[in-house]
Amino acid sequence: MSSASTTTTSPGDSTGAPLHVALLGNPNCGKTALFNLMTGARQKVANYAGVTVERKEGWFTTAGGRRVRMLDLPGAYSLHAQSLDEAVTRDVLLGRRTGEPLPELVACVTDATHLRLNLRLVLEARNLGLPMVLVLNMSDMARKQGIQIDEEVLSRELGVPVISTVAVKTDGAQNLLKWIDSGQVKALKPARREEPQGDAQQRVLALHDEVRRILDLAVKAPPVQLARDDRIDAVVLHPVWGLVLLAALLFLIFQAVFAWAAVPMDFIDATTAQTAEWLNGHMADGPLRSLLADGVIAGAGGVIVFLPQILILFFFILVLEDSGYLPRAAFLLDRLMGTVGLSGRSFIPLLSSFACAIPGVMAARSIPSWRDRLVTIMIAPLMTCSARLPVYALLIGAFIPARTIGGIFNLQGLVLFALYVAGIVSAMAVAFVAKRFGARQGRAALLMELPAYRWPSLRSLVIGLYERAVIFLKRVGGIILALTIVLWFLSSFPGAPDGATEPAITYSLAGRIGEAMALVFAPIGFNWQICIALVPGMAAREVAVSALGTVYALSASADDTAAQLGPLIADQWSLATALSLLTWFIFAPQCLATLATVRRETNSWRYVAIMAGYLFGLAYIACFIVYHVAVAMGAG
Ligand SMILES: Nc1nc2c(ncn2[C@@H]2O[C@H](COP(=O)(O)OP(=O)(O)OP(=O)(O)O)[C@@H](O)[C@H]2O)c(=O)[nH]1
Ligand SMILES: [Mg+2]
Repeated sequence: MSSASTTTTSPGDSTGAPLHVALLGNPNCGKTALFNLMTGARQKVANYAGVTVERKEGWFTTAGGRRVRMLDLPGAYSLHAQSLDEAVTRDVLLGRRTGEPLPELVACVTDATHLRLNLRLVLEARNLGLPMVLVLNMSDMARKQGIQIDEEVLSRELGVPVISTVAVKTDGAQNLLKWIDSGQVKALKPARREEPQGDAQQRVLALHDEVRRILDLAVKAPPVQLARDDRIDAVVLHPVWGLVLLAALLFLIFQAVFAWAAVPMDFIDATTAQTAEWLNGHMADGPLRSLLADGVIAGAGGVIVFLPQILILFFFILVLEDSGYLPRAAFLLDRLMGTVGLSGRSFIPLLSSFACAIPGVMAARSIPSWRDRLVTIMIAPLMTCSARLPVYALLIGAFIPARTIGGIFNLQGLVLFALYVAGIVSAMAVAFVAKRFGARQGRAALLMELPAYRWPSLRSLVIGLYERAVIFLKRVGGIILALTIVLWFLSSFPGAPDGATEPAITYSLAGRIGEAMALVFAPIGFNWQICIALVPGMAAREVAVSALGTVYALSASADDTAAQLGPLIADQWSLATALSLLTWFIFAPQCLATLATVRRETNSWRYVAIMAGYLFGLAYIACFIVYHVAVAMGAG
């Protein structure tokens, strides 16, 4: 390769503007790994304007002094966009995203062990007419599996340079860096532009044929890998065993959420209790101490304790995602979801809703049929979002004994599992009813690429969990803390009149609001403290926990403020009330951010009203039944 001693001022020289490189590739081919390897810590992560798709940009200077700006595009199987991610990628490459300059070089990253799948995107990208190189990533795996790729032939057939990399090795991007330094970027003519012919199906078939032709010429592979994946799929995608496996997996996950989190949670609990005690010992009694101890620590501190459980849940989700299992679960559920009038396409949006309904509602864009999309949006809030986990965990911890049943099952984990299942079953029931309204459309079978199985990488797991933790802590430090402080003010002022006998909070503004609401909610067993907590819980559901913490801290007499919320409510509420509140949060109609997103996605207030109305109705009816059945059974 030639050295980088040329000093013209074309793009990418140290003297000129940085070379603008975009990484394009199928999901899971190692783009982000390559991006991280090359840019190191020099990156900026944001969202593309108006969507929740992540935009990752980084920059670096090569050994030869070339400055490079690198964009890590969302993974795409095709430039004929099916999903929101793919649409963003396509728009960037077509220069249709305002403020996003057209890349000067498209580095088309492929998984060398799955060229048959990956080359289709390469062929599509070639038609963009942008300068392009083909990056054969995972070349270590390919070698290990005995896949021989003739890079020269591949390059000749595709008409683009071919470079191999190993994104998980420290010096794995050397070939690409050297190539950039060689200055050949400049000499690279925009790749061939071939007008595709025929209708969509003919084009896909032609693409298949072209991929096969090139592979026959350039690649020799032993048929091992496919056989292994096929053997795994024989079980995982089996109509009966596959579902059994999926149910068992989910069940295990919820068990682990309780079983593994106990130690770190106790530690956080002890730390917050000590801090509150320290404050009480070192500060004079007064509004400031109350704000810190009853507002900040009892409130926001009470939410932080759920961080371990959230991380455990996401640990499993990330492992399932990284291993290639999740798309298979979608495939598996396609038929099942067909019985309630949905398709497997709804699976990914609904699955995202377990983190938060907002990305779920937005991901529903990838559903081509408007009716299916609308139903998916409508039931997305019934999937238990991670913001509800703290509420569930608090109530379960307080009311359900940590008993082992059948020798192995943790009762608390069982109840949590049941709550998640209740959400899913309600969602399916609502979808089934929704199917009765509106004409039935023909069902398009789910055609999707199943990625190869892979051992999840520790690195991406750690990064993924770190990102979740940051998101959660930002919420605690941001909206949750802010609302808790507002609630503290509402609950502290006006103060009690002289000679008052009740705790001061009963005379406060919040106390009065709570009492007024209790008229509506008493039939389902909610006291005025719960009613107060429901109001700020509309902005973020976890706030229901911090609000309860603050309300009870303020209701308590001075000497037991340090008591933990769990034992406190266990003492003051009946089991029927706790069960009713748990039921309330299965439906939990009150999330303003979700409603705002639904308004934006459907462009209609009508659907917002329908959603809020039906969720509230369901919640109230279900709670009424649960409460009264529980009371009748002696749990009142
Ligand atoms: N052995 C090996 N593993 C790799 C290589 N490159 C990436 N991986 C692993 O492959 C997995 C997927 O890599 P990512 O970088 O997340 O893939 P991506 O293309 O960014 O995926 P999306 O963002 O979903 O489109 C990770 O577990 C990586 O550690 C490689 O060259 N060799
Ligand atoms: Mg990525």
